[in-house]
Amino acid sequence: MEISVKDLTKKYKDKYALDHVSFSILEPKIYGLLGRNGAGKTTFMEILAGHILATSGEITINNENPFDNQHLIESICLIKEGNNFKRDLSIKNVLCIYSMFYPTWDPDLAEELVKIYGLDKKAKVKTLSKGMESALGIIVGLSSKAPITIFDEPYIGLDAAARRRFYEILLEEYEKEKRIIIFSTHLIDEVSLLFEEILIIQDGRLILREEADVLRHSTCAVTGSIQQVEAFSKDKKVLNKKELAGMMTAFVYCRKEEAVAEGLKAEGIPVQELMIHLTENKGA
Ligand SMILES: Nc1ncnc2c1ncn2[C@@H]1O[C@H](COP(=O)(O)OP(=O)(O)OP(=O)(O)O)[C@@H](O)[C@H]1O
Repeated sequence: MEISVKDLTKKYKDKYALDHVSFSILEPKIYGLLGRNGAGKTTFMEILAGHILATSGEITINNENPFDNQHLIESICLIKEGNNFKRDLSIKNVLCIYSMFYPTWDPDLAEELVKIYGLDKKAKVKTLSKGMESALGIIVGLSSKAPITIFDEPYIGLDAAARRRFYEILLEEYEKEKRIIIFSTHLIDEVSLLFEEILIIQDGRLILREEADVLRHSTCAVTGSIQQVEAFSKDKKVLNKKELAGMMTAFVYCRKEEAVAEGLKAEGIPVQELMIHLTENKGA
């Protein structure tokens, strides 16, 4: 599936939730969609899933607009932070409804996950704890096997062990059959090893898109005197610079050894830290 985002804009009154965003996704990979509160992540995911319309610009999936497009939305599964399911339905009925909706549904996986998460299929959604409801969302998202599966903070209330199980199963299933997985979370350190590409949104704009391996292995935080760091980074791609007490730290595309050879301090940049630095002084 190919996702093409062209000049995508969503405005609520005078506020841009998305501000002329353009990029494309051509490969099945696990994408981390990151950003501060209110950056525009959910808005993007809802337009992609065909739930809401853009103000201008467009998202197309294989050249079609997902909004109100029954045949296309069978290929997209969006699991949100909560309220994914009708409260009066039993788990059994939820699974039955989604199994009919998604042609790619994997009933065996759904059964296995219900057991792993210890859910009672007779229980109604309204009787589930927050964690159990999140587990049900995860079960639906994974079992849908939708070619575009989107998780928007899918695990509110889920404990650390249950989250870790989710990441393991997500990777196992992804290795068996690759698909586009877009994952938005604030628990970045916990999940960042899953990501193959990182997209960071700030104030409705895409401010970074990069392969996770490139960020892990080909960028570092270089610290030294302002002059030294300016000289070192002059001909290099710089993600961000900040000054403190006569010193400068720059996030630079380079190998650690290069910076160390110039007498600078160089450290890898965890994705969470990168996101915070790129978006600091803005947003909440
Ligand atoms: N229905 C709406 N009406 C008015 N403003 C909205 C609406 N939905 C979103 N917004 C605004 O659009 C901006 C982007 O919101 P969005 O929910 O997409 O951010 P987010 O990145 O998902 O944030 P979070 O990480 O807090 O979930 C915010 O300023 C938000 O207040």
